[in-house]
Amino acid sequence: MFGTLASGELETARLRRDLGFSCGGIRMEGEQTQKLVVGYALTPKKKKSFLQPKLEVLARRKGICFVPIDLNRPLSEQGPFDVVLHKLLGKEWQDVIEVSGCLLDYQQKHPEVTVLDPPGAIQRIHNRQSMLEGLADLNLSDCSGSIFVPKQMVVLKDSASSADRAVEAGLKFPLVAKPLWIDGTAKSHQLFLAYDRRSLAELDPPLVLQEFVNHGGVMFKVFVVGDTIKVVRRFSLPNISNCEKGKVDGVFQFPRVSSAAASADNADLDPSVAELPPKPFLEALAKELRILLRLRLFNIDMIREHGSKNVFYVIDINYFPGLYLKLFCYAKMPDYEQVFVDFFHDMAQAKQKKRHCK
Ligand SMILES: Nc1ncnc2c1ncn2[C@@H]1O[C@H](COP(=O)(O)OP(=O)(O)OP(=O)(O)O)[C@@H](O)[C@H]1O
Ligand SMILES: O=P(O)(O)O[C@H]1[C@H](OP(=O)(O)O)[C@@H](OP(=O)(O)O)[C@@H](O)[C@@H](O)[C@@H]1OP(=O)(O)O
Ligand SMILES: [Mg+2]
Ligand SMILES: [Mg+2]
Repeated sequence: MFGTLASGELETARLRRDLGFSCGGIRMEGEQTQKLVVGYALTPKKKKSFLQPKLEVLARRKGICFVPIDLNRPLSEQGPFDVVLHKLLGKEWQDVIEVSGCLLDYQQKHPEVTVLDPPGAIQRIHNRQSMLEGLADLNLSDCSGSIFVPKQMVVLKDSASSADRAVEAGLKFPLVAKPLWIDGTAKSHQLFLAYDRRSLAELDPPLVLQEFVNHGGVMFKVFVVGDTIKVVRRFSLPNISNCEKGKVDGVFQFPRVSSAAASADNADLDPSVAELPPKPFLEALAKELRILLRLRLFNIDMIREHGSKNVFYVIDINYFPGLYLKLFCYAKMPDYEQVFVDFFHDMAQAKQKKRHCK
């Protein structure tokens, strides 16, 4: 199918490949004609962890290439792209929204380009209140499990008076205090456990106060990439006994217990705690969530209510989450490179089909 390259050409092609000219004209053996151009706007950290050599090599073989988007130039002058993949934070993210012009206009003018994902949909999960709205109403009635969100309320100011409101709202201590806004900073992932009313005054609003749900110290991270889902176990906080609730007061900062370095997949755990959520249940949940959230790249953190068979709580949703931990050469989402390549490949095929049908 591919013409043979003379040794000089092969050398050049190798060089071009090594130098990153993955969208160049010469094809390496096993590579396909270019089918999909993914323009990306990612934070440097995200670029490093996501665009791993393995991903680029697998993608190139399928004719998928990744091209950086220059944030200082109008999108319409760049490309053409088939996909715009973005995860930016803080000021850069604001610019995308404000010059929303930029992304929204672009999409209107170029409906053939897939934006992963719509900025408005991402914004919804940057706020820990709107993030979980509508989840408890999902239609999962025929499934082998049920889904809830912990009871929670927002504190915008004056955390001292929030104690009365928390009690009025029927929230039971201890409460997890989480920064309301997720903006990619370490601070927005700084959580506290408040054992009593008085301790709430020590917290900095805006935040959400969420009931702590006992779950046996194990949580499930469910990764969703289009139609594919992968689930892994992570360690979490241990149960809080009634005795502890009665004895302890004050506010404590959470350790980052659920960080990837503490994967619980190979640990010797109580099976009733560690058993993964049923697959059909996760599939139905992911399907409903894709529609509700209007997102294709996200993960959910789920916990199983301690002592229950399959009563789950969703406690967190992350947009285009960390997939690979460079420091430990460890894939947080197993096989993420292949999953993403398949995801983009399916997209390319769907586009091609559409073109042929016109
Ligand atoms: N309501 C809750 N009940 C019990 N444990 C909780 C609750 N909320 C959070 N946790 C624990 O705290 C951890 C961090 O909480 P959460 O996932 O909401 O924070 P985050 O900063 O958004 O985390 P991530 O790094 O996944 O984005 C959870 O993984 C879980 O171990
Ligand atoms: O940086 P890490 O690899 O830890 O990934 C974290 C990711 O940061 P990144 O998108 O910059 O990678 C975070 O995104 P923001 O909420 O801050 O936008 C969030 O998704 C965390 O859940 C991820 O940690 P994990 O839950 O997987 O441990
Ligand atoms: Mg989380
Ligand atoms: Mg989160």
